[in-house]
Amino acid sequence: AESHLTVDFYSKSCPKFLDIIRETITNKQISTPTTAAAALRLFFHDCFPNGCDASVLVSSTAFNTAERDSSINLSLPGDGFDVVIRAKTALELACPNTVSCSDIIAVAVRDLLVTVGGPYYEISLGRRDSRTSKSSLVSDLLPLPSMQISKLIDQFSSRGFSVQEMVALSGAHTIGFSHCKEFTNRVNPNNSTGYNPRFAVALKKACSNSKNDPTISVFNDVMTPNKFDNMYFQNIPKGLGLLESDHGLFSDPRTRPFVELYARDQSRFFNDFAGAMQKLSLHGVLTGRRGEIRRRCDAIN
Ligand code: HEM
Ligand SMILES: [Ca+2]
Ligand SMILES: [Ca+2]
Repeated sequence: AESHLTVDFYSKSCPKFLDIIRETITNKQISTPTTAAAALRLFFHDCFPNGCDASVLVSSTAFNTAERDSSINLSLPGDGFDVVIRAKTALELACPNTVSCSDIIAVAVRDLLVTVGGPYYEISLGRRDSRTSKSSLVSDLLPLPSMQISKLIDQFSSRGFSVQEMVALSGAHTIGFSHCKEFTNRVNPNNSTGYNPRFAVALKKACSNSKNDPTISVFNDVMTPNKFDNMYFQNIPKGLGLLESDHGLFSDPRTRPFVELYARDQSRFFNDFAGAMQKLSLHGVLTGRRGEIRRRCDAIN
């Protein structure tokens, strides 16, 4: 299907496509700096289970519980959805019924990553949007921090991603947040979970009230939380990886060499991350007569 995608897909039908997205994401990122991480995770949760088809953007109705209401997606931040909706609104004014929500999110994420220091890569266009979104179909298809590295490797390889690509993509955790419940089971300093002891104490303190306030969250990358860089990989060997799955990449001999490689060579990380993001952005896309151009990103036509 990817062969139908082209970088100049909208050059005649919507020549301002790239400009409109860039303006939207710039304004949004300046007013709400968490947007880049929010949109990146949203894109991963769209593409990885069932293809980059904007199925994750659809709202539930009285007749259908959509993907975004599956338990793993409930923590997807509103600002990721919002930046796509804003771009769609502007694009519908400029070129009605032309641009898919799945193309908007792919380009918005690419451009947002550049604003926080990440690498640029080309995005081919012409994706179409799903006509369905079912909560029940995604729950087992996304990774959890509690999964063993073998399980994560299987999950990625069953979608065509190598171990190296999985490690490179995990470098996305160089930005953004995690809620306390995603890692507090690790924070007990009595069991040897690989945390730097002072980091464990700090996390325990930060999350001490999280039972009462489940919105409390912590930076994924304590050193440079808002900058897209290779610090995530430098942190992990020091016991500063936040999630069990982050730390696990260093414990397992299959993934550890790539953590070490990316920790010492940021340009290798950027190169491999960009390549893996391009691959992710082609995963399971709908083209030609399949799918539809949604009028609203949150509802099937
Ligand atoms: C390798 C397996 C992975 C696991 C187990 C995992 C798990 C998680 C968890 C539990 C969170 C915290 C969510 C919250 O509390 O709100 C998170 C955040 C995040 N994840 Fe992952 N993730 C994985 C891979 C990826 C990949 C491949 C990407 C993108 C390419 C990604 C992008 C992000 C981003 C950007 C955030 C921060 C979101 C924000 O700040 O709003 N993750 N991840
Ligand atoms: Ca999808
Ligand atoms: Ca960082």
